[in-house]
Amino acid sequence: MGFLRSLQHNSYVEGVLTSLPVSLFSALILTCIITRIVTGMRSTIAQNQVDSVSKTPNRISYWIPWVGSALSFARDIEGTIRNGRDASGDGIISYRIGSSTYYVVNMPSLVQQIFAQKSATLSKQKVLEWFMKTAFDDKHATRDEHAAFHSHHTALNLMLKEDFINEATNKTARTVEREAARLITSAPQTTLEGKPLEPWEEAGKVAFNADGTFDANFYQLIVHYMGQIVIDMLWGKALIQNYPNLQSDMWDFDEGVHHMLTPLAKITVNGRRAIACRTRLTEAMHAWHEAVATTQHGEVPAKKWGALDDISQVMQDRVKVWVDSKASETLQKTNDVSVLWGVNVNSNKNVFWMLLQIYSRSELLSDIREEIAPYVGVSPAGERGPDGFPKLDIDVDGLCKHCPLLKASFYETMRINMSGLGIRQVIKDVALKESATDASQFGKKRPQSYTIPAGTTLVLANGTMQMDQRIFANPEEFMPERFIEEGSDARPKATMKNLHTFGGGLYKCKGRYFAEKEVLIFASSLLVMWDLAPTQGEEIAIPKMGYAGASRSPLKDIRVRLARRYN
Ligand code: HEM
Repeated sequence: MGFLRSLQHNSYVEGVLTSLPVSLFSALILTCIITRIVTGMRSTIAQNQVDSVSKTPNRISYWIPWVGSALSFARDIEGTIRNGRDASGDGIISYRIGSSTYYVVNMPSLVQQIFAQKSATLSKQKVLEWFMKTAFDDKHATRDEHAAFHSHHTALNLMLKEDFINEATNKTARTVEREAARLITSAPQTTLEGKPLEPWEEAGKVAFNADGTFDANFYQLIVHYMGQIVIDMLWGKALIQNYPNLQSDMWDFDEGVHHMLTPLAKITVNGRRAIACRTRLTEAMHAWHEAVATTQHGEVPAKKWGALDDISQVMQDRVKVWVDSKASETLQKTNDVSVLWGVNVNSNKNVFWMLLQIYSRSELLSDIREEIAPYVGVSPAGERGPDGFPKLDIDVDGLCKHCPLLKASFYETMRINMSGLGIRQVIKDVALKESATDASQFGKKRPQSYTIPAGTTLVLANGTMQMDQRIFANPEEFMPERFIEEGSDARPKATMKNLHTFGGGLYKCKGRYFAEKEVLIFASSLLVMWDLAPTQGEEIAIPKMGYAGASRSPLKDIRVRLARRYN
């Protein structure tokens, strides 16, 4: 009683009792402390279940009720997951955000099991609908026009078929044979007054030096250069001809797409610019669709579209699908923009990072040049391309089958550069079990299993796993050899092992077979045709990477000096 009485006469306690704001504030602090203690105890209890066969995933403790871990996620999603993972050491941990529970997966064997589930158990549908609404402003068309969306999605399966892979690969290789030397188009020592720059040179702010070398912003140069070739190949040349700003809109949209996923999109400069770009992109993709549909209907589109006879089969088929399924304009144009973006955003950025990683290591550069020499080289017949530059000969089959170091460098680039989160809605309870190998690698007494309840969300922390010392030793180092092993014919072979940068399951990247060949074609031909050096200093400094989420862009572009190896 003496203690309570002394509290009553304490001036602070009196103040609390008499002042409403102070009372509320004190109540809040008290609630947070209690929440932290309770969630901390619960986390410790879960953590101590080291001997049990099945385990309740450790829910990472938090301070603010209901808000849960939302603020830490908003501040630094990768760092938050990394800290939770390290604190628990388990294959799965969980987070509370608002009224939802998120189960974050950190172990390779669990990832395999998740990819193997049917969509009736784990679904990406709702996430996709949210993404199409938030990033592409589809006004819920993906959700509401289920049948038409499904037809379009099925049409994309053509990308997995031999016909598409061969058509796309051959067209790309034949174009790159001519165009590798045209990454920068001036002939050496010529004055370029009056000669218009190519769009990719314009984007890369190419400057011509007196000694015949060129300075350029490498990121912009590479992504636009590849985009021109691949967009022309898939959608036909008339698309960019009629919408010359298509690529700058697409890359500016890409810079701002993160902002769109937050309420800040309409306020930030990047967000507002991305919204304007998105509007122009959807207009372009709708106009293109209308022109192609008109041709397919046997009529003649506006003259500016020309014959439209150079469009890939897969894009032709998608136009038919939109028309046959009576898709709304909004569904068609927003999904077409998403495909345009998806085709470019990962391959092109990976080639940029891969080239920088290789060029900045002289030993690796010469090893790769030696490895690819039998398959990519200047035309032995001395053929020349349109501007009189030497043409290349590319043997795609040999390049893809017999160049493990090049291929492993691509995988290693994706491991370091890509950081997407795979998100699945849990429709039915699902049981997942750690493998014995993973459990021992994570220092656990025994492999444990987890039951993830329906109504929650599973998150594959790809970026965090790719930088986990236990899964990839010395994760900060660029070590392509980690992906090379002995093949069945006793020759070295590159395999992706625990790298899942193409996703998995029903929604696994449909362009993956083409993408790998495409990246190897572009990277190898540029390595053969060009030397690269920094514009200042001795060494190429790899720029810092921007936002996490799929493939990252550099925080700041890098200016480099390019020199032709063949004239
Ligand atoms: C290095 C290059 C690439 C990487 C790393 C990559 C990665 C991905 C990833 C992670 C997804 C989502 C998968 C999921 O949700 O589980 C995806 C989807 C997709 N990608 Fe790629 N991609 C690349 C290049 C390409 C290319 C060149 C094309 C087309 C020519 C393409 C076409 C697609 C399509 C159509 C989808 C949607 C699949 C669906 O919704 O079912 N990708 N890609």
